[in-house]
This record gives sequence, structure tokens and C-alpha cells, in this order.
Amino acid sequence: MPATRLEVKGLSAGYGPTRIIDHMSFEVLPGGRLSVLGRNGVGKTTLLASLMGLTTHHGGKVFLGEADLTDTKASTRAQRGLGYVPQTRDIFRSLTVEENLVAGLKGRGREALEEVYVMFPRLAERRRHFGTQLSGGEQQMLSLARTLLGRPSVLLLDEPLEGLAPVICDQIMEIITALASSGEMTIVLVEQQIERALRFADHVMVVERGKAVWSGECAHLRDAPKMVERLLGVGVH
Ligand SMILES: Nc1ncnc2c1ncn2[C@@H]1O[C@H](COP(=O)(O)OP(=O)(O)OP(=O)(O)O)[C@@H](O)[C@H]1O
Repeated sequence: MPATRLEVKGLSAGYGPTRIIDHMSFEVLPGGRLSVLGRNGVGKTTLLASLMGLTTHHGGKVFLGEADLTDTKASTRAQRGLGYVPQTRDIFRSLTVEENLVAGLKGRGREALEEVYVMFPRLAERRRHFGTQLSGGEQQMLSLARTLLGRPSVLLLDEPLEGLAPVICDQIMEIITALASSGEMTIVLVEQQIERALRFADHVMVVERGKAVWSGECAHLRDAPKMVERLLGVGVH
């Protein structure tokens, strides 16, 4: 699937009657890279889950290209090209790496596994290992690889670097950057590592209490450490 535009118009969503995402609007162009930043608990995970149709919808619209996905369920959104890698690294821990990947094939032939083994040589080496035997980085790679097997046109990544050693973060960012550079995927990245997130993306959106309080080009924030400190409460070098 070629990269697709993601458009969000006035989205409000949450858990039952509790509204967490409050009237958010943004657009990511085909092949674009958006980083979503914000302090803890401001609603970044809820935003991605809402794009995937996993929360209670309170209002607004979500478009993938021209298709209005607002009233569709998560499985339909996945079929239409939305790929979601949750913060919880959804893998089956009692299955092997290969069995996990086969579960992600969704009708594609087994030869598709080779595509991800080329991208993630570490998973190829560990193909007979169980989920429980994998390191955090390997679990993250497996979760990402399984989603990629569905050939998403828009990829939603929730804190893929959380808890990983810097060298593994480098590897994951290299893979994500290569995916973005291929032009085949539009990527929305939620990340706490601000410098890496700003280096990766072209645009950035800062969230506070479920609202987008700042959005613009990454270069703008990279050159404005005082503004980063004001928005996010931390320094950037
Ligand atoms: N399943 C849930 N049911 C009810 N409230 C929830 C649920 N998940 C999250 N929340 C609440 O929604 C708010 C936003 O949480 P969310 O996880 O989206 O923030 P976040 O910005 O991703 O935080 P972090 O950076 O710590 O991951 C928080 O107040 C949280 O307590």
C-alpha cells in the first residue's frame, strides 16, 4: 500500500464518559513524519488508541486518504491500512518469534516473513525463541515487525524506545527512519525522547491535557530550546 494522508478533524475521545482527547485536529501528508510530544498523562497514548478506534468516540472525524474511518472498528481500520504498535508491545509471549509473525501474516504467504527477517536480522536469529525469552528491544522489534507484515500505509508508534538501551534505540530509530524514507508509509511517532523524536520527524505536535497546544516544523522547536522547556518542562540540546 502506498503512503496515505491521515487527517483528524475535531476529534474528541476517551474512556466511557471521560473525555481525554479534546477537539484535536491535524493532518499528516502521505509519507510525512509527525512526532507527538507531551508530558506524562496528557493523552498521547489515548490519541493513538482513538485513531485506531479503541476508545470511546465523543466527536470529530478520522480520515485515511479520502476514506472516513470514524465509524469503523479497529479491525476495519487495520484492513484499510492503519498499523498500530502499542506501548505495551503486543506480542504473544507463549509463542515463538516465528509463530508471532505468522499470526501477523493475515492472508499473506509465508515468504513475506523473509521481508521482515531482512529488516530485523535479530528476529531471524531468534525465530525459534519464545516471546518470554526476548529482551525488551527484541520484543519491540517483534511487535513492529508483526504490524509491518500487514503493510500499513499509516503507522502509529507509541513510545517504541521506552526502557531500551541507547544502542537498541539507535537500531529501532534507524529502522523507523528507513521505513519513512522509503516513502511507503506515513508515520506518527509518540515519543518521550525529545531529541530523537525531533530528529526523526518533519512536523511535531505538542499535547497538553488532550489538546494540541503547539504544532509546526521540527526545525522550529530544535532551534528554540526555551520554548521546548516551556512546553515540555525539559531541556533539549
Ligand atoms: N483505560 C483507561 N481508562 C480510564 N482512563 C485512562 C485509561 N488509560 C488512560 N487513562 C487516563 O487518560 C489520561 C491520558 O493517559 P495517556 O496514557 O493517554 O497519556 P500519555 O500522554 O500517553 O502518558 P504517558 O506519556 O505516561 O504514556 C490519564 O489521565 C490516564 O489516567
